[in-house]
Amino acid sequence: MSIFLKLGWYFRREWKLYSAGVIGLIFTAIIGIIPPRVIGNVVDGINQHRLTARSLTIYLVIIAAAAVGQYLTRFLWRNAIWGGAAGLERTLRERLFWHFMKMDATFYQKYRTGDLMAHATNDLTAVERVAGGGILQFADSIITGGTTLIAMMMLIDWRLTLIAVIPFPLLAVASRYLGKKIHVAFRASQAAFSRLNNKAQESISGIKVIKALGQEKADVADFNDQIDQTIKINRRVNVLDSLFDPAITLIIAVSYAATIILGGIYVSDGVITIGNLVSFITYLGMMVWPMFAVGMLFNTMERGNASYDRVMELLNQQSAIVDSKDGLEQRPHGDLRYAIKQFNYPDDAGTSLQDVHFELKAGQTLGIVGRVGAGKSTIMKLILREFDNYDGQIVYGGHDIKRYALDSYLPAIGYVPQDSFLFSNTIRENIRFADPRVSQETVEAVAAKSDLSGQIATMAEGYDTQVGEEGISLSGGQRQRLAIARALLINPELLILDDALSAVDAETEAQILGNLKAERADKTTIIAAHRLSSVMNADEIIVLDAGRVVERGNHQQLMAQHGWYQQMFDQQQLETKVEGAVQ
Ligand SMILES: Nc1ncnc2c1ncn2[C@@H]1O[C@H](COP(=O)(O)OP(=O)(O)OP(=O)(O)O)[C@@H](O)[C@H]1O
Repeated sequence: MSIFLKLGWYFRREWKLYSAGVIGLIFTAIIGIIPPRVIGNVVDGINQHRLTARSLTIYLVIIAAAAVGQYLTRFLWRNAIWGGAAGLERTLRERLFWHFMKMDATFYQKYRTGDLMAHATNDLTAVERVAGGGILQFADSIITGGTTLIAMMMLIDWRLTLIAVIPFPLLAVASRYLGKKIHVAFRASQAAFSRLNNKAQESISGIKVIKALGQEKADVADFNDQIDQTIKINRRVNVLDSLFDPAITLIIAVSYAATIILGGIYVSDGVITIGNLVSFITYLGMMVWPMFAVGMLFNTMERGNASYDRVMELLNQQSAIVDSKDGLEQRPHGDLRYAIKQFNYPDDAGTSLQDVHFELKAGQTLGIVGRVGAGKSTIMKLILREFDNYDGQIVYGGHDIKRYALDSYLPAIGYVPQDSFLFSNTIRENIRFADPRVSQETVEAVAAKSDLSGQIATMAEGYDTQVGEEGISLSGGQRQRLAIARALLINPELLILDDALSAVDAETEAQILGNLKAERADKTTIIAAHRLSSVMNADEIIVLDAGRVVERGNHQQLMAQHGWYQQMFDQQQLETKVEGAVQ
């Protein structure tokens, strides 16, 4: 029953809908009492040779009217209860999706995509069943079952009713015992489904890597293993499910036997008529469905309960990034002062950034270089407010970045990672993703700045070319340029290129950087790169090693320091010359 309490907030909110549903069910049950009673009267009429054509017509009209009445009341409750269930599913889905949107990077590190998808599909469906089928089973077992029992007692004989219901408490015992077991088993089964979903999602996303490394067989074996485990766990739920129905059939069979024995004695003793016994047996038949409903109710409730707890566990996860209610609702603009004493990733003992300081005037460009894993992207992640748990301060436009409302702060930043995600849509819609209302001219202007126009012109469908999962595959360099165009569309105060030019050739890179310099005179840019030519024109360049700044200055100053930067620059220049000579 606890799931009904847990969903109390929803039933209270939708009380009108559910009241209409319950009223519909009550009337359906009351009308349902009429036909068996009428049939009993007909049997008695035949038995006692007093059935006339007129009375038979009246009986038939009553039965037909009852059928029409039940049609209407059934429509009423079905519409109300299924509508309520769909509303709950919608409410929870919206809440969950919005929650996903608000969650921070740590959450996405902890929960895998397949797992989150399983929560958003299977678990929500199980909860929705409580508000639909569950409510119906609950109301049906009580209303239809209760009304029929009352009819049996009042209209036929209370002693016969008592004998018929003696085996019923066994059902409650069985339901309680099996219900608990189903709760545990179903939770395990949903967790197994999450793992399977995750495995499928990872394998499909990583199919190129799997094939390139010839791991198809190993991956299929791994997948089969997961299927076997999931089926094994699901079989336990099925076994528990299967124990319910035969138990109900057994209980009903005992009831029938007791009724026929005692009912037969009562008829021969003249306590009740044969018509009464026929009505009673028809009523007993009407108890079969409410009894099954009780069994199904426990099942639905335990499944819904297990799934609701899983969904709530997700919804109760708090994002470490707090969007202050009275946050500054203004676009940051001006100088950027970055002063981080220390930063560690959550659940990671190692220090990722240590004493990283820099100051950028509006319109300046910072270059960040260093070995793989030196901490370049980590610097950007803190500016992007993916993590707030650092020792230090980042001030942008005179305010600590934590003071800004996220909705005002983040849209001022254009972030382009090395590998951007493209949506299954046209090139045009991917470029104007941040603002689908902008004109074709604006889209073309940013495509020109990111040196993508020429490439689009060669495509048969131009800006209408579909990309992403349902369209063509763009090359790494084209993807990067599209992502830069997408970021430029919002004319960001701060543009962050995180190794975002790694897949374009040096000439295109120079062209794009030249465009950016010309177009973004008063806007700030941060470029992290492995190719030092990307940053050589920056106002300041910092060289990172193991999360610390080990060299800093502009290109000339760094070359004069004869450190890592100078060695790396000379090496890369030599490589470029050799490549040029080979070509
Ligand atoms: N989410 C994370 N959780 C824990 N550690 C992380 C996380 N992301 C990065 N790290 C670690 O932080 C360090 C710096 O990583 P970062 O991605 O900032 O390096 P990078 O200089 O950008 O590397 P690359 O040149 O390969 O892009 C690495 O040791 C990395 O393993």
